[in-house]
Amino acid sequence: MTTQAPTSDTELLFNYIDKNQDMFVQTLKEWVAIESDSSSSALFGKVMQMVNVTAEKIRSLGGDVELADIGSQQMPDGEIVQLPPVILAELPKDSNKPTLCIYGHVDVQPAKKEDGWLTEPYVLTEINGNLYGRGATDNKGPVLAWLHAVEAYQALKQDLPVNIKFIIEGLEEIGSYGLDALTKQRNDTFFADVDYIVISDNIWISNKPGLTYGTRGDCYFYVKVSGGKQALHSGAHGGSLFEPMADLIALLDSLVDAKGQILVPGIYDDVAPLTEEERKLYENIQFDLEEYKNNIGVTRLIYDKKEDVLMHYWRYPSLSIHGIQGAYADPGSKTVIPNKVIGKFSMRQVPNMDPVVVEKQVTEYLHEIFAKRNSSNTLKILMPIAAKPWVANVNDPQYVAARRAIKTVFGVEPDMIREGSTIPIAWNFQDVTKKSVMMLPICGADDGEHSEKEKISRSNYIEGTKLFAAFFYELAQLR
Ligand SMILES: C[C@H](N)C(=O)N[C@@H](Cc1c[nH]cn1)C(=O)O
Ligand SMILES: [Zn+2]
Ligand SMILES: [Zn+2]
Repeated sequence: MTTQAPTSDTELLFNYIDKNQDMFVQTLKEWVAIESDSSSSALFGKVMQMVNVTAEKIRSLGGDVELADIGSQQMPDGEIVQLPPVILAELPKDSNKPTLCIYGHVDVQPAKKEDGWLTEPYVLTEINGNLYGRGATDNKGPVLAWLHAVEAYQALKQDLPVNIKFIIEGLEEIGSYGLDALTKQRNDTFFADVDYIVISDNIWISNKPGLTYGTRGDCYFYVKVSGGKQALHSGAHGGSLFEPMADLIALLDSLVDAKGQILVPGIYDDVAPLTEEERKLYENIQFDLEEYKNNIGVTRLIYDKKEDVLMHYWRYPSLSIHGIQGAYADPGSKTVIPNKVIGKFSMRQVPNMDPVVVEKQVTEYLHEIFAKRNSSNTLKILMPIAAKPWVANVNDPQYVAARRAIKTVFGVEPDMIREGSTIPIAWNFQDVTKKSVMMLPICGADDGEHSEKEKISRSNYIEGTKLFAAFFYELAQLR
């Protein structure tokens, strides 16, 4: 904690943030307690509750909040559901200042204690300076850090150097349904006076702060194999049946080899070629393979060189199998033949891949594999999420402001990094609004997003709040 007497407005802000850190952690605890898991529409009520709590917090900062209706959506199971609204908010405006639009999300991935959590997933628990809980790092902590940075200016009666708008949604984890259409609809109104769009929804790749200029996209697939009318006894019926689960496993097994190579014909055709200039970029990135393996708990990776590992996270596609719905997954030995199973996998996309082409390639390939099995079952393939990869212009002025703010708070120049995961709306924001989009992460490389060890460190949460406060200042200095 800073104990020296403050000497400037910035130090006053940092002092305020340090002194109020317990209160900021308490608010994060209250937010984590809301199980705003967007993975199933049955839980949209909790997402809605979380959206309302966020809206109330923005109102308490003097924000004018609209809960924008984004209509309904047919979910992968066929059900049509009303979607939780998106927060479009604005703090009081001064036309002489630049306008920053902050995007974030308050929905989370599913979490159950029995997945292997050491703490209750929805009870924020501090252990050795780390705050464990679902949503702590992805993305409730960073959203609150933005709000607390604003709060610090207001509490000290310091003039906010920039105008601030917020777009906060509750469906990011399932592909940001409705947000692209809303962006198009509000391009000439809400977005008209926006100068910069900033997102803090990703992680550093080491203990050194990073500044992110690219993300991969994502095509998420459901592969549904259906057989008879009901599940059957495997002793009474196994032997002469085409079993849906066996078909599905064969289909999933045909997608990717043991070296991570995607086996779908044509999938690498559109991947941007690697230039010598780009290849050199990876050499200077701080990324310790041993530390990385240790963080994620594995003994060996497919690649031994740092550069290859980074490239396979950032600039090559990857395919991951996530689960099988309808398969028997509980402890114990049930001898059943499931009659309907849905395999779920996703492919991370990179420039210059196109989700429309990917969908065609994957669908045709899986139908070919299935046809060769000559099974009596039926196959249906859906692609409910299609998010494009995003790459920014690093010479954009926002990046200058962010670098300066990072230097102020952390005393170092950031690593310029890309992100292997996806923020579905990033590409759309850039494409539709033509505004500058930047990602300014505050979360640690070992934060375990989506895992049963999700956390944010107290230090990243609090220093990240300072970073955002310093970023407001630096952004205004650009003029
Ligand atoms: C990076 C961000 N915090 C995140 O976790 N995004 C999700 C979005 C997504 C993509 N497909 C389905 N959801 C992710 O990258 O998994
Ligand atoms: Zn996120
Ligand atoms: Zn996430």
